[in-house]
Order: sequence, then structure tokens, then C-alpha cells
Amino acid sequence: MTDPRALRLEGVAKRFGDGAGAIQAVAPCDVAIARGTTTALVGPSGCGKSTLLRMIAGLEAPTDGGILFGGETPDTLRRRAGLAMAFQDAALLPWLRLRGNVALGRKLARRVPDAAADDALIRLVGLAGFERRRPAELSGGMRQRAAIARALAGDPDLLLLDEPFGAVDELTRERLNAELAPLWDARGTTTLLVTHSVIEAVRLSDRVLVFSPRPARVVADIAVPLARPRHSSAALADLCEAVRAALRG
Ligand SMILES: Nc1ncnc2c1ncn2[C@@H]1O[C@H](COP(=O)(O)OP(=O)(O)OP(=O)(O)O)[C@@H](O)[C@H]1O
Repeated sequence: MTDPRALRLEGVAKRFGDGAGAIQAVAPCDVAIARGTTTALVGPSGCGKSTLLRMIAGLEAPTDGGILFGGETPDTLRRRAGLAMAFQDAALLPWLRLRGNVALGRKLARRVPDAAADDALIRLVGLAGFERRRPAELSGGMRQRAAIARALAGDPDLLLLDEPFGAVDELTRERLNAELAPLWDARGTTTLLVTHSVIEAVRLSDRVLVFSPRPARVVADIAVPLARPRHSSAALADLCEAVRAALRG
């Protein structure tokens, strides 16, 4: 029996458009994801990963099937601010300073204002000193990190990250991986992470789902039973190779 608190995707599919021009982005997809775990979604570019994540976020309606997290639909979850997202195009409010954007994450989730905790999150994502900058005055990678701080400020039950470190240099990416993963682990957040980096997927996740070229369907479901923190090891390298083999098809 699946845990009723799990995230359950049952026959979830998405088609854009109708008739001859229709694009099947996601094939019917059945997945159960345990509460409090981190799952990476990897697959070829354009296969439908972001579409799947957007359906889980309630931003896109599935053409078929249903999604429940602990029995709640994405819409219900979103209305009570139980989920937070940090997507590729970090959508910060341009007129608010960094501190205001992070505080807004907490406010929208109807949490008690906590400037000290906001500052701690800003420090955690490596943006101390930039609190008074507006988004246009930050680099792309800094905006992505700001979006992660804002998402975490809401202390969500479900955290959806779409290429959150895509515009971040390799060293910063490694540091963020090492510092942020324990944070959402400790909070018991259920995290879904779309990434193109196989090593990032294996370092951060309890489980890696590998998707086929469009329409996305799960072609491999790889458990990552390694203790944290995960330094380079033969076991880690073997798991990366298993993910790469599944990607090659
Ligand atoms: N709103 C839309 N209308 C029509 N087609 C769409 C729409 N959104 C996505 N698609 C198409 O659905 C397919 C899957 O797109 P999606 O962004 O989910 O892929 P992805 O796996 O996240 O890609 P990437 O890894 O490159 O970000 C693509 O062919 C894309 O063109």
C-alpha cells in the first residue's frame, strides 16, 4: 500500500493542442513519491520534465490522470501555500529588494514575519551584503539563489525546483548542493528537482527518475541509498553511470 501522505501521480499525461499539430509532452505517468524525500527528474532536453513539474505545481492542468499530495490536489495545496517553487526564470518581483522578495515568500505562505530568519536564508544562499539590491541589480545565478531563499522562507511541505542551479557557476553549484540539501532534509520537505546534471541528481536525491525523450515516461527508477554528506566515492560514480546508461537508452 502506498503511504496516503505520499505524492501520487496516477495516469498523469499532457498534450498541448489538438489534431495533427498536437504535442504529447507527457505520456501517462504513474509515480508515488514518499513524503520527506528528495527526487531528481532527469531526461533529455524538451522531453517534458518541466511540464510535469508545472502540473504538480498546479500551474498546468493534466489532459488525463490526477495528482495528489497527502490527499490534496495541487490547487488546494497552492491555496494554502503548502508548496513552493523555484523555476528557471526566477520570477522575483522587480520593484522589491532582495530582502523584500524573501520576506514575501514567508508572507505569501502566511508565516509570521521573521527578518532574522530571512537574513539567515540570504546568508545561506551566499547573498549576504546584497539584501538591498533589486533583482535587476543581481546576476542570473544570484536571482536563482534568491528564488530558492524565497521558496524556503515559506517552509513548504512540497518544494519544486526546476534547474535551480542552471545559471550558477560550478563551484557555487557544489557549495549550494552541499549546504541546501541538509536544510530541506532536516525540515522534512518533499523535494522534486529537475536537473541536467547527473552528479547533482545523485548527490542531492534519494531517488532519480530518468525520463525518455518526449513524451516523457519513466524509463529508470534508481534509488540512491548513500549516506550524507556525499563525497566522491566508487558507489557514487557507479550510480552516476547507471543514470547515464538509462539516459543513453
Ligand atoms: N505551453 C505550451 N504549448 C505548447 N507546447 C509546449 C508548451 N509547453 C511546453 N511545450 C512543449 O512540450 C515539450 C516539453 O517541454 P518541457 O519544457 O516540459 O521539456 P523539458 O524536458 O523541461 O525541457 P528542458 O530540459 O529543455 O527544459 C516541448 O516540446 C515543448 O515545446
